[in-house]
Amino acid sequence: MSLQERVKEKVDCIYQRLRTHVTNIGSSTGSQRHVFFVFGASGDLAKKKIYPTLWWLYRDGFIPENTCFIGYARSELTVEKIFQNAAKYMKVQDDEREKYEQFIKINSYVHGSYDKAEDFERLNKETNKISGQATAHRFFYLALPPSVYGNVSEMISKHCRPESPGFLRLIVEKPFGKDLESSNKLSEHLNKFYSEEELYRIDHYLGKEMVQNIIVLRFSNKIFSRVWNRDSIAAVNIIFKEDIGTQGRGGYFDEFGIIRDVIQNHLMQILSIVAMEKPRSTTGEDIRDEKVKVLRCIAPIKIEDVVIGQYIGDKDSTDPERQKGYLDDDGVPKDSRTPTYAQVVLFINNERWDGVPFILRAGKALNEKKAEIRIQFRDVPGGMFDEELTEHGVKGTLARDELVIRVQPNEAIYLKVNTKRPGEMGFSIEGTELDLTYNERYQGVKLPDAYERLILDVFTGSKINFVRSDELQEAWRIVDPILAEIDKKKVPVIPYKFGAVGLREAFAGAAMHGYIYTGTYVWKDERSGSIGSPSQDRERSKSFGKEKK
Ligand SMILES: NC(=O)C1=CN([C@@H]2O[C@H](COP(=O)(O)OP(=O)(O)OC[C@H]3O[C@@H](n4cnc5c(N)ncnc54)[C@H](OP(=O)(O)O)[C@@H]3O)[C@@H](O)[C@H]2O)C=CC1
Ligand SMILES: O=C1O[C@H](COP(=O)(O)O)[C@@H](O)[C@H](O)[C@H]1O
Repeated sequence: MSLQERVKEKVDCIYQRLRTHVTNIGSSTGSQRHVFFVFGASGDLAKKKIYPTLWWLYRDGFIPENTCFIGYARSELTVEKIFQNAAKYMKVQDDEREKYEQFIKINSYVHGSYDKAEDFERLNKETNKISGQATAHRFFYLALPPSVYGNVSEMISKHCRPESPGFLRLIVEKPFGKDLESSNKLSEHLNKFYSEEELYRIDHYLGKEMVQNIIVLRFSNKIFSRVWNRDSIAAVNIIFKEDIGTQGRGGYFDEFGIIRDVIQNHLMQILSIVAMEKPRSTTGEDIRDEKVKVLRCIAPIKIEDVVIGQYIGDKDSTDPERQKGYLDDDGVPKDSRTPTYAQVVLFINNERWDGVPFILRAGKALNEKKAEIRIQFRDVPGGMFDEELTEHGVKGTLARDELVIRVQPNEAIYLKVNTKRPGEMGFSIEGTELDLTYNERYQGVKLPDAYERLILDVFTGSKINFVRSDELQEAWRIVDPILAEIDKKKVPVIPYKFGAVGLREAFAGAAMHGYIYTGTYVWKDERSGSIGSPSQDRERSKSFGKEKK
């Protein structure tokens, strides 16, 4: 049996067990029913992610028996309209049509306000009627703008709780607040109406295959445990890039900006898993305890460690979308300074990481869609190969090893190493990769979408991949001061063209902190000094080291 077949067989077997487990939830208590609510059913997230995910879980047999779905929003919609809007994201195959129709039939829609008691009382009555059971377990997904979380969560708790023994789970989308203060307020508010056990704060990056893989990679391989620290690692770079702009979501985005939208949550979550100590076990509480501990060791970001930018349209592009800058998006004020690109550098003040820069970089409207973690190792001491042709054909600059975990697209783990240039006499050195690209190695193995894993976790009651309130508080504490500085216009907003690789100033900042860029991109414009080649970066990082001392 080939490796692929073996992996597939194991995965299928695990899925079968999970399927049996999920579909039987509640069956020991007779015909226990479940109701899954989508609040904000008319919205973007609901159409692109939540409804498609519910369909895929249903199609694959991961929805408990006797479940029904109820959409809720203010718009006067119908189930038919919701499914029309979401059609292009559903990916229904011809032979799945019948099942898809069955799925649509167990959906309903109720419209009403987000703050009136009578609307929620009506929703409760409708729910009892639709599910036929006042004790049905209820799952509420808030696919809503954060501005309405407060009212909606209160109304649900007051008017839509199931009767005992039914339980309730409330799934809250990020951003959880706008800053430390509003996040704490939201937490206090939620704590008034819900127990921590009932709350599921979703960060969909925690549902991604390669993010989940970090824990296994780090703690099940002896080869990494010895080097995973300041003695061997020079810098850690966590990168998020999108090749689309705000695409009409500017109204929402402008209130938040890229630090709140991506860095405070997705990238900070990744950082905490990359940097945490080994948890006692794989249970949710042990893992989250370690994540919080490491976040507590991070000081708030300093103004000198931040670079922000905002995209402008590329007038030379033939694509009308790329011709539009951020300020052209509907709902964005013409004088907005909201960053669509940011780089922040963090330091973890503990024995393992002292002095190692964690460079978090995120941007919209760039040249590609990509999320990856780059663990860059220190230079090899001794200079034994100084006379050999090494990095990029330059004598005496041995490329650093780098472990890259590509979260998306095309999941991969590869280790950049130096090898003897094949076939050559002597010791000429060539950079290469030890490459585990998933779609080559594990052909035919399906990697579920992040939302599939997370909604499945909600059904099974697993909280490993959800954010605890203390994690949230720590993440806000770290970014809060810099957000205030940005709001006070203390940080310059650097324009970049739609489709750019990134901001040159950000790359220079990373180099100053010791990260050596080993890619091949050469900056064309001369806006801010020259970086872009490994040898130049090496010089910068060396001089930075001297300045620091
Ligand atoms: N869209 C995405 O790709 C992602 C979104 N998220 C998060 O998910 C949540 C929902 O996002 P998204 O679906 O894009 O949001 P939308 O702007 O599409 O809002 C969802 C629904 O909420 C209602 N709504 C919108 N604005 C207001 C308002 N000012 N006051 C009251 N109700 C309003 C509307 O429904 P109606 O008018 O019918 O009541 C709308 O259909 C957000 O917290 C977002 O951060 C997270 C990851 C990705
Ligand atoms: O949470 C968010 O994530 C998306 C990107 O998600 P991905 O899974 O496609 O990487 C981002 O577009 C959005 O602005 C942000 O709110």
